[in-house]
Amino acid sequence: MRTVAVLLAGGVGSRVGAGLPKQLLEVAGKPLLAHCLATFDAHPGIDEIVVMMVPTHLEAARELAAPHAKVTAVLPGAESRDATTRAALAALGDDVLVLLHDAARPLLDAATITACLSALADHDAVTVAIASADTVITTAADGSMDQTPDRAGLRRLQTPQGFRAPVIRRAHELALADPRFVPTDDATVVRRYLPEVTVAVVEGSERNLKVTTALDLVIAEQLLR
Ligand SMILES: Nc1ccn([C@@H]2O[C@H](COP(=O)(O)OP(=O)(O)OP(=O)(O)O)[C@@H](O)[C@H]2O)c(=O)n1
Ligand SMILES: C[C@](O)(CO)[C@H](O)COP(=O)(O)O
Repeated sequence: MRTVAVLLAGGVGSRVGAGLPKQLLEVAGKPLLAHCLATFDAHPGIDEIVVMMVPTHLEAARELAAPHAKVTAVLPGAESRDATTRAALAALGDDVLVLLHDAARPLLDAATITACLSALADHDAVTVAIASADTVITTAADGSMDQTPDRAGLRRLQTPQGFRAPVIRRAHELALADPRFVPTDDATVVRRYLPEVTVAVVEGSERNLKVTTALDLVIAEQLLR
């Protein structure tokens, strides 16, 4: 069975607001996407890398991918993260383990990839997650404080998230038919539509941050130097 890393780089980075998709912005001397490519290319458990790039910047992604022998395709992303995931899954076979990773997380380390692959030996699905260092609340309809869920049972999701390809493909097919739900990650799609599937949880790291705002670029730069 082949293991394919999919780098989700189909977003425009509106919250960073740089005028360039954030995955092409440089931290510590190279674009976020290039950091991710290097990490997956160097990992012995990864056979293949597929890059899903915002359609307006496919050529830039191809240039960054060129030095990496494991990259087999650079394909156009779609209008939403879940649509980009579906486009990637459509390009993969069935006898595949797929790791879906945000190209906006340039600080992923090899140990986390290894832990995900180990979990996939026993499970059909895995996500990386970390505990919250803050107390978390829910808010009421008027914006005021409502509940304070027990933090012991709360985790913040990160990527990569790994799956046997037929499992994540089936879950996304079911999600697509459900207009009530707009997923923001893939493990949640599996839990919601294939509740019989156990999603293993691998410990992540605060370092594996998602560059979402301009401040995250500053933090990533410091951490990578
Ligand atoms: N249509 C999309 C939207 C997002 N992503 C990817 O999913 C990851 C997480 O998404 P997010 O941080 O929301 O990225 P953007 O959509 O680019 O950010 P924003 O919402 O600020 O525009 C990113 O690596 C992003 O490139 C994607 O592949 N295709
Ligand atoms: C997939 C993800 O990074 C897990 O934390 C997150 O759900 C992406 O959310 P975004 O709003 O699309 O950045």
